[in-house]
Amino acid sequence: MNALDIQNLSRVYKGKKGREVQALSGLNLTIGQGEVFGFLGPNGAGKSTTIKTVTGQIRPTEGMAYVFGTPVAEASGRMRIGYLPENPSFYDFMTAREYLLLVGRTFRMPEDRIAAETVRVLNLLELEEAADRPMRGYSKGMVQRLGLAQALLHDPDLYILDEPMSGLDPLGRALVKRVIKELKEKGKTVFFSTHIINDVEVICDRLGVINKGRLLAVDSVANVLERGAEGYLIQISHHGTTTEEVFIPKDRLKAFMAEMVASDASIERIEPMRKDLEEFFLGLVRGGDDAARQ
Ligand SMILES: Nc1ncnc2c1ncn2[C@@H]1O[C@H](COP(=O)(O)OP(=O)(O)OP(=O)(O)O)[C@@H](O)[C@H]1O
Repeated sequence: MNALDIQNLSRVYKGKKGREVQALSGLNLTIGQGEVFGFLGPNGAGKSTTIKTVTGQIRPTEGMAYVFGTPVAEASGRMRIGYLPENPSFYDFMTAREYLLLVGRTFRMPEDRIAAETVRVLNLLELEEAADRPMRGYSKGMVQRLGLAQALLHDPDLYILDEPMSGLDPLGRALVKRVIKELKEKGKTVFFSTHIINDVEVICDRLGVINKGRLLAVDSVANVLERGAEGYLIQISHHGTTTEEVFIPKDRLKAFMAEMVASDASIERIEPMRKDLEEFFLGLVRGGDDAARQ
């Protein structure tokens, strides 16, 4: 059974002067259990609309989303999700501990479990020192980390995170990446949106690229990087004296190696030259990389 199953999801908003905005067009996507999936797209691509729809906050104009086989329209499906909204904000007169108590009760957790899980998630997100201070004194990064802490509180199996790295400094970003990696190690599923392409390369199994409400590509990160491999920059030396650098295209590598074995030259260094994820992403979004589309 898939953790998340998105079937033919579309969403139209009524914009200014009754103009319709097609924010999402026929999105189909399945996320397997235990996967970390990065959902990439430029501003206005439809990422938040997708996330709000699959967490049951807004209704799709068409299509369905299922969480572990249960429609998100049903509360029992939504209860299995840990959700971090884009730009979370809280009642700022409350302390983090009070707020987490509220969240725990919403998920009908027993009080002793709420207390224990509160300690766990505050420690994990390095917020224990601030636990009993009103949130009005929190920095932007602390609010963002508390947003993730509340998504973790009821220990769900699926995490849907809208821009989890946003507003964080490099330390905060590293911490959130570590938390996502730990969730994966525990067999949890994570679906998160981002603009930050390098975060996808480091922590995701697969990625999807969305633009103008349409899914342009879905692939494993490994495949994207492999497909982007264009060739190798190889430094060779002759008799250990003269060196030269040659560029060998990917499909010529085997033949080149055979030639090297037969010759008296030796290889000093091999450096893969590849398109990175950023180029892949930009190529798709600009419509310039038709070959990579599905
Ligand atoms: N409530 C709304 N009413 C009208 N149009 C909307 C509404 N919410 C979003 N849109 C439009 O739908 C499209 C998709 O927006 P969405 O917020 O899903 O994009 P996004 O990929 O999350 O963007 P960002 O990265 O900037 O948050 C955009 O054209 C946006 O202007």
